[in-house]
Amino acid sequence: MTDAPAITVTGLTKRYGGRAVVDHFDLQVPRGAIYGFLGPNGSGKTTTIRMMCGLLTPDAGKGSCLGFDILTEQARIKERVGYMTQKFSLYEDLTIRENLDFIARMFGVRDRRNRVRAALDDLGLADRATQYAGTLSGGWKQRLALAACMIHDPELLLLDEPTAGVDPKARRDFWDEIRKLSARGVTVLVSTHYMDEAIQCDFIAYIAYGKKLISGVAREIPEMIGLYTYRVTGNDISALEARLRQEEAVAQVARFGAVLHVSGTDKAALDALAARYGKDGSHRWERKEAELEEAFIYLMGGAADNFAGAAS
Ligand SMILES: Nc1ncnc2c1ncn2[C@@H]1O[C@H](COP(=O)(O)OP(=O)(O)OP(=O)(O)O)[C@@H](O)[C@H]1O
Repeated sequence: MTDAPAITVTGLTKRYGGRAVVDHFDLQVPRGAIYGFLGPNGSGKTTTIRMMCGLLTPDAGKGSCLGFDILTEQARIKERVGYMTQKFSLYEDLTIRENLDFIARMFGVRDRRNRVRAALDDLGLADRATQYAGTLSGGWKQRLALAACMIHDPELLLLDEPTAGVDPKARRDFWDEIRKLSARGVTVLVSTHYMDEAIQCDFIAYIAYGKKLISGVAREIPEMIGLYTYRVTGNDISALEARLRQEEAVAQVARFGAVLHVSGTDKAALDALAARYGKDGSHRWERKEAELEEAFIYLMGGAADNFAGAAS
């Protein structure tokens, strides 16, 4: 990542039918960063991302993307953006190579033949170049979609829930590719509901009801929320889980197999609870650092009001 931000926006606002679906949104995205946009359905993630990249004109606000004004230089930005939507939108009755060649033509890519060959090699698609896109598995289709949106060598990549419906191995492989692109300086904006996508991001912005509630370095988000966590193991964990959910000091209980991660925002109250529950020795209570996983579940659980003051 370099010092000059890839994107800086302030006060971005969009209204539909008199309702602000994005309300005074500010953000800076470092170049080469993977920036995740999280939030409930309809919270305004896609609308925000599209405005940040000059794909949609805001009703208010301003900003720059890749050095261009998002209000007056949208065409210049668009040339430099690759957009991977959730829906596979390539031609199923063309081969992988034909699809890439077609997209390269559309973008007027110079030295098209070599560029297509490089794209096939980069994403491990060369062996399947003559296979029809319609016969590919979900993971390979997604790889092809990524190759297609990178064919014109964009500086900015937009991903809309990129690994929805793809198996875990393919998801990991996909994220390896995204990391490589980021290391090469490509900035990546990802809109997602999925924890395993969120934890791949360097930075996170959480949006609800059109407002940004929190944003920052992903690993610092738990601390920004002020989340404290205990790891609990022992007998009859299901019964304990049910009891803990009734406790006021407990904001969240997340179960990972036979282990509970018990989190709260009031450290003293949670410590007291842990001491009380740990006294009879039937469960082991250990303090653990709250991780993005807990924070993500907490955020998605709609516990927004408790940390609204921490928004940056
Ligand atoms: N062109 C449009 N006309 C009218 N309303 C729209 C339009 N685009 C989006 N909206 C509304 O704006 C709100 C925000 O939508 P947006 O797609 O940005 O949310 P999102 O967080 O990306 O949702 P999801 O996670 O479901 O994709 C929603 O209520 C949506 O219905």
